[in-house]
Amino acid sequence: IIFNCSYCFKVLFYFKCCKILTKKLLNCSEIYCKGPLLNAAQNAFVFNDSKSFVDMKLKQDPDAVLAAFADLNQIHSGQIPVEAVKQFVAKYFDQPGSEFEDWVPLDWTQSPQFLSHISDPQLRTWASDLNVLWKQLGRKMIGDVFVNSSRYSVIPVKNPVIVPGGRFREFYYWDSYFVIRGLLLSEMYTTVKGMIENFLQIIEEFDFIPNGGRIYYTRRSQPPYLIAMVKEYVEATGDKEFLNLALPTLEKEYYFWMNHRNIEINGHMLNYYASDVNTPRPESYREDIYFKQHIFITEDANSLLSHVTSACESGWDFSTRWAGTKYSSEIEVVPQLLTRTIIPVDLNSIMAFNERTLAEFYRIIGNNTQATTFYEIYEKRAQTIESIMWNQDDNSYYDYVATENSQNKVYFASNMNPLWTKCFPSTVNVTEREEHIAIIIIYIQTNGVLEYPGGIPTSLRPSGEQWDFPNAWPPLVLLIIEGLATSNSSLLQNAALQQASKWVNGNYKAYLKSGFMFEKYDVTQADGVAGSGGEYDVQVGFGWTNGVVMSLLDRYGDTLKFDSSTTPSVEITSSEMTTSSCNVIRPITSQAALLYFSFISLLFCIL
Ligand SMILES: OC[C@H]1O[C@H](O[C@H]2O[C@H](CO)[C@@H](O)[C@H](O)[C@H]2O)[C@H](O)[C@@H](O)[C@@H]1O
Repeated sequence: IIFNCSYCFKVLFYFKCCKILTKKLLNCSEIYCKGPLLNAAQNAFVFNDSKSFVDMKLKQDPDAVLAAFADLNQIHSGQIPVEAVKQFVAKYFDQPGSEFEDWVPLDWTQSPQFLSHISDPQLRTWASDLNVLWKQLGRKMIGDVFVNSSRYSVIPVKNPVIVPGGRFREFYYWDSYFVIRGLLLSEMYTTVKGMIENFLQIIEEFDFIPNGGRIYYTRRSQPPYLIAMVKEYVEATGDKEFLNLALPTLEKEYYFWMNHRNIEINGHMLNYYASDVNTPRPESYREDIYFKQHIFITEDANSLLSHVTSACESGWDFSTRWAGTKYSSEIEVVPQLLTRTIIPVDLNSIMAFNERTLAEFYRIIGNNTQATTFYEIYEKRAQTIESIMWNQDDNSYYDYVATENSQNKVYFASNMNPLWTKCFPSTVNVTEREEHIAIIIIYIQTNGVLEYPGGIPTSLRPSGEQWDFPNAWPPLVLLIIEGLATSNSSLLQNAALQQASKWVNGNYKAYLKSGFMFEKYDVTQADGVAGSGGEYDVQVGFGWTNGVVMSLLDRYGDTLKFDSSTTPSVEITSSEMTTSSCNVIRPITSQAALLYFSFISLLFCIL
């Protein structure tokens, strides 16, 4: 009886959430996504960070707030003074972050198994601190979000999530894969399952997963890592029943990319990042207005902002990568963006991984017809990547520029993504494949990208954008290290270990100095220095950074040692740590939590 009731609650809750999402899409866009109020508030510099305004909660329903704003506009004949806009925002909006309540993950444990495999005592203590950080990065929505959803920009999801941290108060799509890698090592299986269920619920509603958990992110996606998340979860838990339930929705997301982000190149079907939204991003409103006014050379001036939103869809916002072969270091990067003309090697390598993994999933649940179909699709993609993106002379994969019918022969960390997905066509025999992988190291060594003291650079161009030199990003570093480590070449395996040691030590030294885990780091510094550049200050927390370090400590825990040679003198202990957006943690017993959840479920059913 208990099982059936809880199942009914879940189903009803799910439909309730879907209804809320639809209502929300209809109601909230005039304030959070476009319109005169958004324009006035952003131009009044209510906050330095444009994202803060669109994360605020409305104190009244949108219609009432819009009517009040129309009155104000009329009083001032369309020229509302800055002070009056600020007063209006103070009167009608609550502070950002008011959609969440304190939450301690019920499946959090003090001593997950993986800690005991870390032999260095200092690194082990640090890993234990990182395990504690999940409690600070956990977010649960308050009940009012589901009742008065149009007063919030957050997308209501039924299960709590782990967020990146700092200004990133909501879930992010591709960040969640790297977060989940860490959560599984922390044995937080229920949290992971809940996060994946949220994504499945969202796909049912939107057809795809938005960039992040806000209404203003719903017109673009991010690198499609959901299938990889499910693979990690199923491998860690053996929960095949969940796989059965999830598969149709995973396929639905796959076809979103195949139907809305597809492009034909020389008779081959490939994918690219292609949001068609050509209006300012609400969370970076002022920045986009500025970019529009500073178009210098782009050939596609009328659609500049769609290249900007497409760059956000790639997760690399921003990078000279998306200016393609025409990049000029003489002028600003963003007005040069031509993202929608570029066929990214990493996206296609991930899509190949997804096709092969869907084939594996179908085999696991005993649907051999579908398994064969997806395996054939995968093979075709692997051959296409090989023929279009592999460059035999340079020993590297490259992005392909559709408008020029040629590769963009420039180093980006993404060129190495196929090492991780191993999306090599089966026509290449095993020895050739290993040679193929091994010669990539020649390319990497020629560029010197493994020699930097602080990690592997995203690019070699110091453009001032955050996805360029000298920044190294945790997700890219992990995928390269794992790509090298899982090859059969001892040369590459050694390179992987060296890079892991460098990265872990750098992150740890930064943590000792500051007490923080950063979203990105500077490769030119040996002793752990945060990265910089781009349109917002470097953020701390940080979801994917913690997940990546945990993954590396898990892989190399018996070998890695803390290298104290450049240790900073001032040490901050974890008890002194704070993060800019962390919640106060109040322990609750699991029984109390169970009662609470049952009560909330019942309330929603009644409503
Ligand atoms: O507000 C500016 C941009 O911020 C996000 O991008 C960056 O942070 C994300 C969360 O860690 C990460 O997924 C992304 O790769 C980063 O570049 C956001 O995703 C952008 O859409 C947004 O415009």
